[in-house]
Amino acid sequence: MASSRADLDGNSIKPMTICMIGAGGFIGSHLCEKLMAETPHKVLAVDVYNDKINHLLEPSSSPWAERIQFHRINIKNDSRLEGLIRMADLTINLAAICTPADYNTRPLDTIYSNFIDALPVVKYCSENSKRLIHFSTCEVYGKTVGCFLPKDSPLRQEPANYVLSEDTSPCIFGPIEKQRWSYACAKQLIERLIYAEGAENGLEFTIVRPFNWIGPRMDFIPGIDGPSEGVPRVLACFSNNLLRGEPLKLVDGGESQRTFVYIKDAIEAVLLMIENPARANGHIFNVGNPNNEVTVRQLAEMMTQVYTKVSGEPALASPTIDISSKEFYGEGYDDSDKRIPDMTIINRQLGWNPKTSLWDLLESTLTYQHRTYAEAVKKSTSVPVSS
Ligand SMILES: NC(=O)c1ccc[n+]([C@@H]2O[C@H](COP(=O)([O-])OP(=O)(O)OC[C@H]3O[C@@H](n4cnc5c(N)ncnc54)[C@H](O)[C@@H]3O)[C@@H](O)[C@H]2O)c1
Ligand SMILES: O=c1ccn([C@@H]2O[C@H](COP(=O)(O)OP(=O)(O)O[C@H]3OC[C@@H](O)[C@H](O)[C@H]3O)[C@@H](O)[C@H]2O)c(=O)[nH]1
Repeated sequence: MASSRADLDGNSIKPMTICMIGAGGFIGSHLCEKLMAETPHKVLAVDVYNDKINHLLEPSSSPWAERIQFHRINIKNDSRLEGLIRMADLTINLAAICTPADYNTRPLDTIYSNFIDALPVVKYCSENSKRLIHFSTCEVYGKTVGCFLPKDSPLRQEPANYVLSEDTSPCIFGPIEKQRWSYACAKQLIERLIYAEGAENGLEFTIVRPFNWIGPRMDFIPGIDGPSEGVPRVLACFSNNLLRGEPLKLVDGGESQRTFVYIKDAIEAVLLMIENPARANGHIFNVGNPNNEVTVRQLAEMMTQVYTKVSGEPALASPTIDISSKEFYGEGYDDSDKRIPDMTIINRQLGWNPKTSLWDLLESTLTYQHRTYAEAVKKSTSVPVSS
């Protein structure tokens, strides 16, 4: 299939085998879908779960049955990992604990998952001269320089004080007791290690810094396909509130700003990295949508409007409620104030630009959430009638 496709320099793309670690997660499931539907590449899909890619694994009569293989492996302790990396041309590492509710409450698991568990992957790629695409995060930038300036300072308006650039922005984290930064710090150290493997041992690598990719299959709805007490990322938290007809909870007033990019746009960028190694190797790429910036409060308001449209359910009279970060996340939470990605490098190297507006991506995502979960939520909340 599609074997006559060409890369950005006009060379034909040879089919490759990709070892994808964390393939059963949100991003992995979309990347597997894209690779199966539009490319001739093979995927060795490694994860502890496969619910989000089951539709690709079954039935065995599907057109791509020969091109995707699931390996239920915990990379913490499985000697089969090196063999899979050796069989592949390229390894993509997505495996991580990456939900903020875990960073301050399970800091050890967070650091082990994002740093220690990634070490063997880097080592096997380096020792076997295999290319690596590693998923880092926009959180490595931490806070912006601008947030330390007085609220009325004109310097806050200077892009250098808030736009996050791969080659020039500093990484600014809070103190150690703010354990929120355990994740960002572990991701930063693994980036530095990969970069050093490139510099000293010639590892061919690409580092991806996703800026709040969102869309269908992100995380879980508590009490439906995840633990009732679990706290997923904001898209799933707000979806859960909307499905249950509860007010959306704004942490510390919902003043933090984020830029959201549609998962399907972002996956296009990853495919360009996969198929254009000469342009992607040795680079760190921001992948986000600078045009989709909102405060969390604005996100809550827009999601409420969109959900009313797609579900036909009326909005609540008071659709949001404020909550302190201590009450919501516990001790040691802290936040990134603002996240605008500089798009210069990805634009220059891969010619990639995001396309989907925030309204449009929320419309397709909330249509999916409503279709997938509304019935189950209704059943779970209906009180049984006693005879
Ligand atoms: N979604 C985003 O917006 C975003 C933003 C920044 C960074 N990232 C990074 O992208 C990557 C993927 O994120 P996602 O949103 O798909 O998260 P996800 O939690 O949906 O996916 C991660 C997957 O890794 C698997 N995994 C974790 N530990 C494992 C282990 N020891 N062995 C095998 N599998 C393991 C999990 O089971 C899960 O399926 C992560 O590294 C994350 O830090 C994502
Ligand atoms: O119910 C909620 C959930 C979250 N929030 C707020 O919404 C904002 C976004 O929260 P998310 O859960 O999406 O997580 P963050 O954007 O802070 O971090 C994410 O960014 C990049 C990735 O590495 C990770 O996926 C994650 O760390 C935060 O300010 C958070 O405090 C709410 O106000 N209410």
